[in-house]
Amino acid sequence: MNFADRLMEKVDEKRSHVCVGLDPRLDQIPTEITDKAVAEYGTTLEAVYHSILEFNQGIIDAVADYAPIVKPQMAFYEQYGHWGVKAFEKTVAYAKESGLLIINDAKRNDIGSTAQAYADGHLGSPKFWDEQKLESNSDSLTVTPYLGSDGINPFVETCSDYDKGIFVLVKTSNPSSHELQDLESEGVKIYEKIAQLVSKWGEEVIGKRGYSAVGAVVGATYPEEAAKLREIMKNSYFLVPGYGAQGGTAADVIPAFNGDGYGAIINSSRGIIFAYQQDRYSDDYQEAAREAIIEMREAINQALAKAGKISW
Ligand SMILES: O=c1ccn([C@@H]2O[C@H](COP(=O)(O)O)[C@@H](O)[C@H]2O)c(=O)[nH]1
Repeated sequence: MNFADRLMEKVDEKRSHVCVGLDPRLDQIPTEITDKAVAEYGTTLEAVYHSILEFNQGIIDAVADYAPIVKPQMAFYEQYGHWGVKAFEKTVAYAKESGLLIINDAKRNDIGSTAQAYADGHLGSPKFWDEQKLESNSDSLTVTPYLGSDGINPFVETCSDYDKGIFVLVKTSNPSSHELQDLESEGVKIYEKIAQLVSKWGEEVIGKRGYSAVGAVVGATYPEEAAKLREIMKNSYFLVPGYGAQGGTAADVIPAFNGDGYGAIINSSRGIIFAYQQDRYSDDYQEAAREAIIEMREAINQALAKAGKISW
């Protein structure tokens, strides 16, 4: 089944447009977890691995009933070398077993032939001499459009072959995103030009419900731009980071949705996984994550209903 159809099925099942970002900052993981790992493995990378995995599994258990999808940010894993990559792989496998879809936020791309290797490794199946198959558990990947079509085509083909998805960086949530993305050429902003390309790249991988396996990253911190982009990329699912910790609100993310009440998946990482550090939530990290995701889910669903964009 096409990635967008799979995502929408999960969105309907959980009645939720929330994506939980799994960005495990070691110094914010509860000390009961890290102390236990250090007692057993010392101050080693193996202790880092066990800390991250136990924390992530606890978060996944807490949010699985309320989230269709999770987004581990590769940087927080890769920084610890092979122990970090192992923590990433085990986290992804656990999320999958828990019935969640996965966005691998690794922001990859390169020239076409190298992009193919990224696509094989992160979404498809890399070829090697063993009969055994190595298939990625990630359902989707974030990619940069900077190299143009020959960098994107291998990903789109892999999405088609393996029913996977990509989210192309279009208008990112960070304060300096305007430095390049808002530049104008022939009266069109760069992010608008990328959006036109995203729409074109996705034409051949549109699912039964009208959405493409080629999606776009559009920050919650830029609602006016999101409204313009929604018009350009009518068939693309938006991954919307920037909710909560970066200042984005439920009202800010509504322009990212289509009139049908679908088309956007809203990410919060720190706001959910480290909610236990905020006074208004429980001191227990799992209970706090559950409280935060329920609150976010309700805020978005209510804002959608208020805007007449009714998903259910
Ligand atoms: O434009 C972008 C693209 C990606 N991100 C990533 O999303 C999360 C946001 O984390 P919060 O804690 O909810 O702020 C993080 O992994 C970023 O690398 C983004 O923020 N903006």
